[in-house]
Amino acid sequence: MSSSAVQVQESGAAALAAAPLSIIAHKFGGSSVADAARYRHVAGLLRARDEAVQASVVSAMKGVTDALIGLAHSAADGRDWRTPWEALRGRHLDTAADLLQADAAPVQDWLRAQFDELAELLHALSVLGTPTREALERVQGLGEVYSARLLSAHLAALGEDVAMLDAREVLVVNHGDLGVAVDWPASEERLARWRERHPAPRIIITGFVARDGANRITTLGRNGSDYSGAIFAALFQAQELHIWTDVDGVLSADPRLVPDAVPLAALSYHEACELAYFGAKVVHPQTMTPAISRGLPILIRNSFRPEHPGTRIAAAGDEAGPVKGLTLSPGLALLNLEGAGMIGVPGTAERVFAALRDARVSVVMISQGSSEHSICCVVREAEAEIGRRAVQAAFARELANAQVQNVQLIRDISVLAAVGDGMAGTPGVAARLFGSLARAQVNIRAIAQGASERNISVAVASADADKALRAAHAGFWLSAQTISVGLIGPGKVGGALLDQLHAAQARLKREANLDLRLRAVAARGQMWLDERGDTAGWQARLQASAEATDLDRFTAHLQSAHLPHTVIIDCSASDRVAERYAGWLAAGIHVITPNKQAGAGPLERYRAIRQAAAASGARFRYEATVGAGLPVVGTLRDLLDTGDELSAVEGIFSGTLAWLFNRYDGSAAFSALVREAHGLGYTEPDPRDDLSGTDVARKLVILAREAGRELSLADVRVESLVPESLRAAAPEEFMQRLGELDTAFAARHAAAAASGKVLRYVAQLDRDGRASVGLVELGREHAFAHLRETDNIVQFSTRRYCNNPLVVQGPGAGPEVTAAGVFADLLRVAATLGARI
Ligand SMILES: NC(=O)C1=CN([C@@H]2O[C@H](COP(=O)(O)OP(=O)(O)OC[C@H]3O[C@@H](n4cnc5c(N)ncnc54)[C@H](O)[C@@H]3O)[C@@H](O)[C@H]2O)C=CC1
Ligand SMILES: N[C@@H](CC=O)C(=O)O
Repeated sequence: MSSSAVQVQESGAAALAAAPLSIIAHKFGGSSVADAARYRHVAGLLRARDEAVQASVVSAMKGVTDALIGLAHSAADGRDWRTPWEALRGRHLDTAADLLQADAAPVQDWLRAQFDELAELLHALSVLGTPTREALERVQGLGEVYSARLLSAHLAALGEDVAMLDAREVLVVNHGDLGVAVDWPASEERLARWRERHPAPRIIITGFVARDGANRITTLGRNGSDYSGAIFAALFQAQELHIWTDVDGVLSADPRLVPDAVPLAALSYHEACELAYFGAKVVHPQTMTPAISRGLPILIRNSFRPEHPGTRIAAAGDEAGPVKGLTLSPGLALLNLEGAGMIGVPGTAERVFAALRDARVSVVMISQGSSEHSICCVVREAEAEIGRRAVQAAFARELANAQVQNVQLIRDISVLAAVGDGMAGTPGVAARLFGSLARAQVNIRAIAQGASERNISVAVASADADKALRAAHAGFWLSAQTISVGLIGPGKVGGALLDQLHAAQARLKREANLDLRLRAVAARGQMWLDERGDTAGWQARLQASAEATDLDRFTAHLQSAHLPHTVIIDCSASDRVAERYAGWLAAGIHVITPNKQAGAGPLERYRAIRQAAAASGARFRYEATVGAGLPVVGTLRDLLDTGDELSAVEGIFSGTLAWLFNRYDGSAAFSALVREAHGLGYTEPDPRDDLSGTDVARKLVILAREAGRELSLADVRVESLVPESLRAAAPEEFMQRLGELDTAFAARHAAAAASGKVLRYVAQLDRDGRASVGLVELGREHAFAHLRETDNIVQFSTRRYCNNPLVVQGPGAGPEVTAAGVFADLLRVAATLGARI
């Protein structure tokens, strides 16, 4: 039902007499009339609408215009035109037969006559040897004539009162420097006369074609059918123009580059023009001029989903977001003129652009800083060399006497444009665009924004263009912030993390605008690389993978999809993996880990990691390295960041050792408890890392370094609980010979119990910087004696917390809690990248 019909229903019978006549114009492109089935579909769509006057402009069948242009060139070049002519004729005759069935004969006869005329023209061209402009104009618009005849004949066969309007009889245009201009008075007069003879309510009109002032057949140029749609909408004084295509309206970005691009409900004419100019396949700006001058709304609709409202383009858009859409124009180059001699000299810009104009080089974007030391513009790559030579010639004298240093040409440039009326007067839009690009490691080569503030354009290297578009699209919350995630070490912690990710993925996308894509998992032996990013069934998919782990390929895959952000989560305990952190961070990849090898490893490497992160802006997060899911590193960071100073740290830093000494009462073997802790996932992959005190010492080093102290493992006095005889054994052998620990532990426990004490493994960094970890006997009243299960306790003594330390306490080991700590780090990183967390 038409919009005016809806109005009639809403305002009741009394308004019926006053309801305006509903006149709606439609335009169908080539894909909407590709074959008989599509013509039937279009006819059904038109018949379902009850408009009083329905003026429908049609394009040629898909591919026909190009085929006709090809025929003209083949004929003029002396090549075979008969074979493709026959194919084109056959296609139209077959479509007529299929579409019109028993009613096909008259239309087929008409088509045969049309194609005979065309053959005569082509023959003449083959004799002349050049496709004159007039002949080309005549030939290339024939597809619309055939198409309009097919559709109108089909509607007539269905019993509709329909007339076909050949625009060559009505529309008069003139070609000028700024394109095709309509002779409105002449066209209006011709249409009025035509309507007297053809008062039918449905009119099928040929797009693209017209007559010029000298009464010659002509066309409206590329995108001419859309322009015809707007012209005839104006000539028929339609209330709306519906342009039917194969998408749900104008999208916020090219869906081939941004699969999450969203259809836009409304655009202003200005927004549509800006988006169209910068490459969005919307409507050509020229198309809109008749609509803009008459305030005529244009609706972009999907002929495959007519129930979808599409995008409404009118004088005013809607209030949604400051940025409506983003476009990307590839195939450009930057032309940069630089020199001290230009400063304060009037007319330099005029000379640059005059030179480009004379060389017929079109300028896409202009930028000049207020220093006037350089002026740059973006031109099409194909015209770039001509442009450079033209500017060089124009400034030959200044180049010779070094007043101008250089005319630089930078190739492989794309322009990303953010468009929206709401940008005007809204602070922070540019900051958000630039911030999104910076976080995605995209360098901006040049920037332009006009005083209308409706468009911010940035020139970037084409290699970064897709990534830049996606980052900016997500940055303006037009789509979810997408992060390419890779996980190394899907063991107990890594496995628990993947399960947690799986459970949260949909919620995070919905509520936090965050799309976490698990695109790679690497175990020790094999890895699995994926495009979809779905966590479901990760275990089976990893097991089924025949690909041997190769961290170079793993990294390249994570970065290859032009997703703006990459995070690697290392859940191994591997030193060799930690070796790679600095390289990853330098490449802008964020690193999150519960692995203590980097934080407590060689100082040089630690410094390199921190420097790489500082230089690239990529995040390095390792909260779970100390206290698993407890906020230990973060608490210390907050103290330091707010100006506090660390004096000392003391505590129980091992969940495994806490659990062992909380449980051990001499009644069962100590080795049995160690096996149980291993099974519960509390221990390190090799439990000797816990029993030797190394794990605790590593945590102490991590905290000391966080506080700015250059501590190394070698500086920590460590009491190992692993007897000398078991230190060199292979891990499996160690587990088999665990019973050898039992006697010594039974004796130590008995001695402590005899003096009313308990055993606890305590870490200490004292006020003088001395670091030690070891087993101590504590009175039963001591705070460390009352911990439960795997509880860690960390006491920070600081300048502010000097008499009574700040205490963090709670479970400090186990896959679930540790994975949650890693996950929280991931979300913190995502928040800095623009997720709404
Ligand atoms: N389990 C816990 O409660 C806590 C563990 N952590 C840390 O979490 C990390 C993982 O611990 P778990 O999951 O318990 O150990 P795990 O032994 O269950 O898992 C480690 C995984 O890493 C894999 N791996 C080892 N080297 C690798 C390499 N070069 N490339 C790819 N994969 C490799 C192993 O095959 C295994 O799947 C360790 O660094 C540990 O110190 C930190 C806090 C608490
Ligand atoms: N094995 C470690 C795990 C956490 O770092 C511990 O027991 O604390």
